Amino acid sequence: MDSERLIVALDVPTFKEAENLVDMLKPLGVTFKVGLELFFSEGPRVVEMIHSRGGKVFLDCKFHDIPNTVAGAARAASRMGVFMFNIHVSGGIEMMKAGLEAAREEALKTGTAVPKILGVTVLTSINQGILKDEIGIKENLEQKVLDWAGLARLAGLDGVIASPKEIRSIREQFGPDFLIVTPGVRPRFASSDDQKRVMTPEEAVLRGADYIVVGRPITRAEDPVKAAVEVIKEMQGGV
Ligand SMILES: O=C(O)c1cc(=O)[nH]c(=O)n1[C@@H]1O[C@H](COP(=O)(O)O)[C@@H](O)[C@H]1O
Repeated sequence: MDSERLIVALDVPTFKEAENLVDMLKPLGVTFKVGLELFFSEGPRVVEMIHSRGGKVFLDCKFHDIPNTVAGAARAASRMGVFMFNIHVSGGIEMMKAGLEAAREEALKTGTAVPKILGVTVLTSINQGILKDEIGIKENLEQKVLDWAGLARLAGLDGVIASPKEIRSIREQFGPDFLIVTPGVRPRFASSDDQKRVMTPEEAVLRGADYIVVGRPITRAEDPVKAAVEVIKEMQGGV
């Protein structure tokens, strides 16, 4: 089990905190996720800081807008040389394709590697009740995730973000080459916080996740290195 398959979510508000975490965790070989909080607080220089230390970045800004705007954002993400970024599947095929094509063109132009593009399905903080009563989607949650994974595939994306609960059915339906990135993962020592569809790292890996995303159980631990090592050990139990 490769430790780069652990993506640590750097959900902190300052460059300094992010830098400290990267300095501590980079020697373990993990991948880093820069999400809305950190990117809106500190901008692209955080991505540059991680790259300058040889780290890989999943830029998690969950694009969801008209195709032209998403294409522009995807071009910028590609220019930054990120390893991976994501787009909401619920924005539709035209939007996903616009992002994908723009990212590819920009990578060709700038000579950077084409980023992996993942479709966000149903967020892991959402359960069947919220999906139905608040968002108004009456379908079974797992079926909705599968339908949206199908749309992401049709648009040509590399894979999807989905909770551990849906990994098995996505893998069965879309085969071994479709990437599955799984947040909502909680090691045995941690609480589930606001995540609703959770599993342990071992279970997620056993079910076929390519990458797991873990934030607070590592970044808010008294000893983040010890916590990350523990998560990697739990992942290895699932190989
Ligand atoms: O796209 C994501 O990364 C994502 C999708 C999703 O459905 N659920 C989800 O939790 N995430 C992200 O994964 C991370 C999980 O963080 P923790 O709950 O602290 O482990 C956060 O940065 C979320 O923004």
